[in-house]
Amino acid sequence: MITFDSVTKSFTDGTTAVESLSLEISSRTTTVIVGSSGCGKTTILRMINRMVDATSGTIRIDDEDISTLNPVALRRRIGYVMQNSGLLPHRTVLDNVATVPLLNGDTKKVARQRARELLDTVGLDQALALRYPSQLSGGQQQRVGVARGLAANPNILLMDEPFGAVDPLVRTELQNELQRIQRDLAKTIVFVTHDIEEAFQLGDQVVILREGGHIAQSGSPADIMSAPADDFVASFIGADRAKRTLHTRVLNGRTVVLDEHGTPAGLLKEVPSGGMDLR
Ligand SMILES: Nc1ncnc2c1ncn2[C@@H]1O[C@H](COP(=O)(O)OP(=O)(O)OP(=O)(O)O)[C@@H](O)[C@H]1O
Repeated sequence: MITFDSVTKSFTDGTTAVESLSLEISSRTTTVIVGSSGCGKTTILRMINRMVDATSGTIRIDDEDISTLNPVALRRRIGYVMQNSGLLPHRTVLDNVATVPLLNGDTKKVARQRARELLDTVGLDQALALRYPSQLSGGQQQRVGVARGLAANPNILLMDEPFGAVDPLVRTELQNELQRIQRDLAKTIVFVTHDIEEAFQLGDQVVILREGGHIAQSGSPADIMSAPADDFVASFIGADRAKRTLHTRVLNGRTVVLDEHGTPAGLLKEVPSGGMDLR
């Protein structure tokens, strides 16, 4: 569990990016932080691995106050995937991924073996292992970025708009792939996006932010869609439109949610509380 307790981040120029944020992020689930540009998403993410230090308040990982930990050691045990993949241009795909286990003390041979396994995990052909990042498509580069994020076998994976720069089809593929990986690995994923549809597709928990890192609403996609907290949330999620256009149909015993074009938007599945959850 990652816990933010009244966390504020003010930069030296006086900008308060995040003000008094309290938030619990459950382990082994995907939490998506979503909001408009500049509302503090990246700052929140970067405070978790201390790329940015909080000005006040406490962040805990499994009850450990992270301000007491060595930032470099902390960063090594938390995976980080960013929008432009962050790959080293002069290293092969394999070495980009192997760098992480090497830094953590594995031998070159073991690190490369681990890197090859990770290429399989993210669905990349081994034939690409010896290429350089510029010789890959944007979608392939992002897969390498995810492989690198997973390379230290971290419990926590931070993802900052990782699929923001690829075309919609590839983006859908990458989202599906991430869901498959998450079903297998069950990491604590904190995912930042400005795209509410991506948030609803990927998040077990979705946190909708206003300016200044203030939480407008947090909950499961089904909770938020069925009961937007206020007009801000309703307009952010396009709830009025969704209410008009989303409908359900039972197919092969499963309740499928269809959008206005009749395209499946998700599955309703029963959750232990007795409610329904949109997947
Ligand atoms: N190093 C910095 N110095 C001063 N202000 C900063 C710094 N980094 C971020 N900010 C400001 O803090 C606020 C939040 O920025 P942040 O990058 O967290 O937002 P974001 O929601 O991730 O935005 P985007 O979706 O555009 O990436 C913005 O007003 C931004 O200008």
